[in-house]
Amino acid sequence: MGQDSSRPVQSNTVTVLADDQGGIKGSRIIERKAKALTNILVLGAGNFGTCLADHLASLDTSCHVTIYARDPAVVESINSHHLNPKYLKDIPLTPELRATTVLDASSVASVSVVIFSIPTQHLRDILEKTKPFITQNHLTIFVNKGIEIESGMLPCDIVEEIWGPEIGRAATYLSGPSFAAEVVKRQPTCVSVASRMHGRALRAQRVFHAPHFRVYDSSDVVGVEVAGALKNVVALAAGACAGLGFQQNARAAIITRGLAEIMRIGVKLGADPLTFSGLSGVGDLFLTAQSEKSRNYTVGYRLGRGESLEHVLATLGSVAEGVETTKAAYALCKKIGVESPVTNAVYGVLFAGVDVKDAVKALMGRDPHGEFHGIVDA
Ligand SMILES: NC(=O)c1ccc[n+]([C@@H]2O[C@H](COP(=O)([O-])OP(=O)(O)OC[C@H]3O[C@@H](n4cnc5c(N)ncnc54)[C@H](O)[C@@H]3O)[C@@H](O)[C@H]2O)c1
Ligand SMILES: O=P(O)(O)OC[C@H](O)CO
Repeated sequence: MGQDSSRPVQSNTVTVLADDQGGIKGSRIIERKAKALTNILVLGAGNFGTCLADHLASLDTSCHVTIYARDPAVVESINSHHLNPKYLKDIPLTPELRATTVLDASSVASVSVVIFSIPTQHLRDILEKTKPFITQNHLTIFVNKGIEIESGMLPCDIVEEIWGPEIGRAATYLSGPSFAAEVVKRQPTCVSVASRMHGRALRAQRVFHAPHFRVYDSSDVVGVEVAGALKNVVALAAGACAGLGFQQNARAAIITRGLAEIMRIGVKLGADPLTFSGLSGVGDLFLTAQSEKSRNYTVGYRLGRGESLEHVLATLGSVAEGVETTKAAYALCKKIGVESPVTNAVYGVLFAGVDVKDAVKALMGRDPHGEFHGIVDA
C-alpha cells in the first residue's frame, strides 16, 4: 500500500459521551464506528489540509474523504501516486484519499463534514465560494490561526459575517499544538475544538478521534482563536531572539510575557482567561515558540540572523500566518486599547524598519510592572 512503516494501523472504534443530538446526557456512553459518519471534504491542500485529509482517510475506508486543491497537478499526483508534490512531499498518503479541483454544489451537498484549511487572509474568498452550498446540517471545521488584516477580525467573526449568524454559529474551530509533519506520521497529538454550539464541538471531536489524535472540547471560541492567532506573533519574537544568539532565559521571558499579552488581548475581546492555560493557549505557544519546525519561529530566527523579510518569505515555501497577523494585531491592539509590547516590537521589525537587535533588546529592557497587569484588572 506504500504506507510509511512508522505509522501504526488505526482503530476505527470511537467512544463518546453524547446524546443523539451530540450533546452530553448523563453518563451514557455510545460506542460507534467511525463509519457511522459520512463523507468529508477538506478545502486546501497545503501542509495541514493534506495531513488532516490523510488522517481522516486512514480512519475508515467506508468514510470517503476528498481534498480540494486548485492546482490540477496536485490533484493528479494525489489520485495517481498518493503523494502531494508540493507539501509533505515525502509522505505516502492513504490510497483511499481522493483529490479534486471541483468545488461546486454537488461536491458540498455530497458530504456532511467540510474542513477549511486555508490561510486566514484567503478565508473570505473560500467562504464566499461555499456560501451558496453550505447548510445548517454541515459540520464545518476551521483550522486557521490568524487575524484578517483589512478588518482585524478573527476567523469566527468572518465566518458569521459571511455565512450569517445561524450557520456561522454552528461552525467549529480546531486549534492546539499540531505540526502537520508530526500528525501525518501518527505522532501522538492533542488539540482542542471550540464551538458556540457545544454539540458541534463534540461532533468534530468524534470525526478526528484516533488513538494518536485526541481532541478536547471547549466552548470558548474567541479564546481559542485569539490564542491560535497570536502565538504565531510570539513565535516570531522568540525565533528572532534565538537567531540573534540570545539564550534560553531570554526566550522563556519573551514566551511568558507573550502569553500575558495574548491573555490581555483575549480577555479584552471576551475570552475566558482559563482557555490560555489549555492546549490552544500555552500548549500551542510552547510548541511554536520553541521549535525550528515552526514556520513562524523560523521566520523570526532567520530575521535574527540578518536575512531580509522579503527573502525569508520568498524561500519559506509555505505560509507563516504570524507575519500578516502581526500587522492585524498591531492595529487591533491600538483600536481596543491593549498594551502589546511584543506585537509592537515584531511589527517594528517586520514593517517599520526597526533593527531586530534593537527591538529585542528594547523588549527585554522594558520597565517591569505588575506581572498580571491588564489581565486580572481588565
Ligand atoms: N501546518 C501546520 O502544521 C498547521 C497546524 C495547525 C494549523 N495550521 C493552520 O492551517 C492553515 C493552513 O496552513 P497550512 O500549513 O496548510 O498552509 P500552507 O501554506 O502549507 O498551504 C496553504 C494552502 O492553501 C491554499 N490556498 C490559499 N488560498 C486559497 C484559496 N483562496 N482557495 C483555495 N486554496 C487556497 C494554498 O494553495 C495551499 O495549498 C493556517 O491558518 C495555519 O495556521 C497549520
Ligand atoms: O509552523 P507554524 O509556525 O505555522 O505552526 C504550525 C502550527 O500552528 C503548530 O500548532
